[in-house]
Amino acid sequence: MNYVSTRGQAPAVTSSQAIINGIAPDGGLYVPEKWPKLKLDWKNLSQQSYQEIATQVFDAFFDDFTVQEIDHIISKSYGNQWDAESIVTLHNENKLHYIELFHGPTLAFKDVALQALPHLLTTAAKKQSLNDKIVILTATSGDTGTAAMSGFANVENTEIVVFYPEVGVSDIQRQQMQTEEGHNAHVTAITGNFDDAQKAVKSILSDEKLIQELSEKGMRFSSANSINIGRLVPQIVYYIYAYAQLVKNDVVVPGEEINIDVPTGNFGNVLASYYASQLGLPVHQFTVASDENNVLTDFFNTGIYDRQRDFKVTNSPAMDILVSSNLERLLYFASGRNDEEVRQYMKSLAENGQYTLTDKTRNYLQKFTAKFATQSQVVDTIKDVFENSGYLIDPHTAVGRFAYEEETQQTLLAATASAYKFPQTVLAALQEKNEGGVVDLQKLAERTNTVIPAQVATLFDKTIVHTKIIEPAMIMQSIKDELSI
Ligand SMILES: N[C@@H](CCOP(=O)(O)O)C(=O)O
Repeated sequence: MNYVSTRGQAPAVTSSQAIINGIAPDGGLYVPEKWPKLKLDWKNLSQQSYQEIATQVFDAFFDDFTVQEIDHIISKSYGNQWDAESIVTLHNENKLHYIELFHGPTLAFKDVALQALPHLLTTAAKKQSLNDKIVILTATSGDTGTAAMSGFANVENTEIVVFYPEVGVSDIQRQQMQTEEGHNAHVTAITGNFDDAQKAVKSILSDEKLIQELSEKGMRFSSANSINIGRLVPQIVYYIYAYAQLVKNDVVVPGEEINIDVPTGNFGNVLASYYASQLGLPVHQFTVASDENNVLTDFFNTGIYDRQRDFKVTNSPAMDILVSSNLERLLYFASGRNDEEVRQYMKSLAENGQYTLTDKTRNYLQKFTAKFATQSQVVDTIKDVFENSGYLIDPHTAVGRFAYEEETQQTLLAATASAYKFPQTVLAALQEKNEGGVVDLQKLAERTNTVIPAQVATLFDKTIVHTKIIEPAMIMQSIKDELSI
């Protein structure tokens, strides 16, 4: 099975080439040429481990990898670096089922894919007989950068380059990034926002001149963001695993439709659930939950994508995004794989800051509903959920929880990060003062009678090693400086 570009002006490639490239040379995103066949026998899947289900999904999408290669990648990615043997866990509240995706090394859902991506990438490079050093460019609003560095730190023949907004990320996210010790890690704050970082990274990934200069030095670019298909596929697994667990627990009968509710910024996580539905996961409705950067809410409600609005720095910083990259992949399928139509939308977005869907394409999106939460609604939701049930959620999960409306269907809600990644907001929600640093972690543990996760317990004892701050316009130069080209 090959991968093609959403913009239709790049050659089709194998999965290993798509993973290495990160983005297609025409600026589009790689999508599977056809949906792989995967037999979803739910009774059978309900008896399988996370790793067994992951193996089948990886086999289906990465079909130029051997069975042995996939087995090796799965065992390296989903081992004892997770604090739950099942990798993800479910927390139930009536018809709502939180998929807890924060048991990995950096306490956010990004770990699920970013513990796998380095192994996928290094295996793909071997398959393609590539000796070049791979430079992983990453734009982050807080979680991807930390998870990418955790995955790629000290991985042979790679450099990991991360740009994050100086203002907005949480104390914990900043500390995680600034204290990264990997000898191949390059971490830089920018005086702009996530969109500035992602725009620069995407254009650099297809900058022919720079690619040539890099190649002369024996290097090539790839990406750790969800624009990389190697980031997206591992995220499909947990939706299938979670549904299989609902079958196991007699919450649904095999084939019964469920709703999926995902707090999202770059649209990768919700898109992974749509991909799972294309494999046979029975979905009645997808809820796209946003924060005050509610461009996606307006888009699904009107058919108009309009990024021309103020960028807000909110208490759910990982979702502070106005240009949601992965929407392009959904548009490709919604338009009936019409790359010409996708090109027009993306051109209009770049030139005019907006585009309007055709009626036919909009009609395809009927299963998608969208809602947003303001910062005070986020805080109130954290408080209400904790007071009513003793369950502690992070601000991003709270956005999804706020968007949830009970219906006849059971709902899976992506619980995307641990509350311990955002102690200031969570403490404020619980009407506690915050002071910053380790004190807030201790306060949160005491107030909620929970335990500080080992992943962050000693974070503030670490030495800060990355302090560089630049303007967004200097991103290209900064990459050249970091890589000495
Ligand atoms: N929420 C992200 C933004 C980047 O999204 P990605 O899924 O494309 O990596 C972050 O925390 O960095």
